[in-house]
Amino acid sequence: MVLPDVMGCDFRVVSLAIDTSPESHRQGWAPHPARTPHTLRVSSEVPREAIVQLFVVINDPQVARDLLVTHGANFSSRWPYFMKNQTILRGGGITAASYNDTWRKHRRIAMWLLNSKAIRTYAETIDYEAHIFLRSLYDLSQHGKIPIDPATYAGRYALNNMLTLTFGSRTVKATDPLVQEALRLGMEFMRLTGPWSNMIDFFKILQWIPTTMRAQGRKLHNDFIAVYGAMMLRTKARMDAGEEVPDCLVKTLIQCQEEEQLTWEDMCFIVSAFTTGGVHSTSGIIEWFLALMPSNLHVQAKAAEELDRVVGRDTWPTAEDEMKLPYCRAIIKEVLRIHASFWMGTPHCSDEDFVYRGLFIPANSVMVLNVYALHHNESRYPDSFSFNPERYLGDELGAMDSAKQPDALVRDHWAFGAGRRICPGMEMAERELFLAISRLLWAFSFTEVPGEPICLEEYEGFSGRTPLPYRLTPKPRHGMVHDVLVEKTEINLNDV
Ligand code: HEM
Repeated sequence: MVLPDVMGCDFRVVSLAIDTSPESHRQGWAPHPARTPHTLRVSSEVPREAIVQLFVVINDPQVARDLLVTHGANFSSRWPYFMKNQTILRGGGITAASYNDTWRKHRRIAMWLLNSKAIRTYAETIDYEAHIFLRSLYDLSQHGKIPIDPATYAGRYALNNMLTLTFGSRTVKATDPLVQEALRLGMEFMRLTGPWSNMIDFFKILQWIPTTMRAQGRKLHNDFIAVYGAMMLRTKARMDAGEEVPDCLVKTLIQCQEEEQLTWEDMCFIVSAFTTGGVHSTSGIIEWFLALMPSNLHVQAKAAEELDRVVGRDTWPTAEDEMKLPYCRAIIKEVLRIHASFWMGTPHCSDEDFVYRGLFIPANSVMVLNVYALHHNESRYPDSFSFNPERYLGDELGAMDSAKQPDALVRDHWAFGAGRRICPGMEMAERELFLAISRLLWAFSFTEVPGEPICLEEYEGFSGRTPLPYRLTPKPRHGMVHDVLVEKTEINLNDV
């Protein structure tokens, strides 16, 4: 697709899928007019000097692996989106950094907190938060008698996990002013980096004139530093006062600040990467899971059978049960496939000119992973628009190991991206999803509220990842639910 030159902006989109039909050999890489976007081939007929900005859309698992993994040394940078990367994050927060030594350092530090061994040490925290999450739904629904909107509670579950991991503390009430402010910044970030910011990203003239959007982006940059800085200072004050602060990101950053030569701004944006990156995507997947359940009673019944058989009713699933519950694991993978948080991934960018299967990809091309096309590839996922956890039975790998497989066609899904920029929080996210979802299935059966159908097609405005607001009724499945749930009440663990 070649877009016309409008206000000094000229960019071209090529859509990349391997097509082995004889016709493709006859026609070279020319786009085929009769095909849907995910089977378009590439036009290499555009003269190089005419290209201001090339977008390469990757629609095929093998191409994704070839370019983003095998040739990851060249395809792991980020394009400097004006609003997100230049104005708000200014190359920080790991996600906005170019593929350079600063990114390597920041990602290495994040991995100290997000590697498998570290995640095992958060077992108690996630366990506790999952308990409080379910208890809230139970209490709020008056033990299954009235319908509830689960969004706030799913959000709070993911938020408290991230607050503990980041600041060594949680929030008992979502009314803590700083936490409220951090959540507001997350929403503002999504608003300013959503579809409307594309205008300012692509029409350079808008970047030079003082628009409201540009002013809001600059303000958000400063607000991030003010709010996350204040939260870091609270943790530092506790450390300075000799309090035993649990191992957490802020403690790690403060301890290694000098050795790693981190600026205060670096630290604020690494912290923001955990609290913005790690909250909305995880809670969004839980919200989609709950939205899907009332219309998939057979899935609930199968999961309940597995849980009753493997775990029993006297106790509920723990992290150790994960591999013994293949159907529950399959449900989680299927939700990640059918409602991936980022349908166009987080675009990568190429550093140098590259020739791939005869196609010339110049340096600074934006590489877009078309997760929507990958997740609706009919040969990999037959009947791809159906929610069908069975397709994952027999898949015993977690998302990280699955992504490492040499054969891209057998990877579970692409919800966490690909290559060197793949989501560093995916193991943490999977652990959170397993504990919340397996316990929700153990404790409740979910039904729709008569006259209030749950929309499974549309996404909520700004976030672009969560469902439209809905209510459902969580009915306790058996008598032991009450006994297990009331065992724990909310306690104040060093409330932030
Ligand atoms: C269901 C939950 C999650 C989903 C679906 C998700 C998805 C993604 C995706 C698609 C990317 C871009 C990957 C790429 O460029 O190829 C990404 C990057 C990132 N994610 Fe996640 N994520 C989730 C949870 C988390 C959590 C829990 C954390 C932190 C604790 C986190 C931290 C990050 C960071 C820091 C990056 C930037 C990586 C880089 O640019 O090097 N994410 N995530």
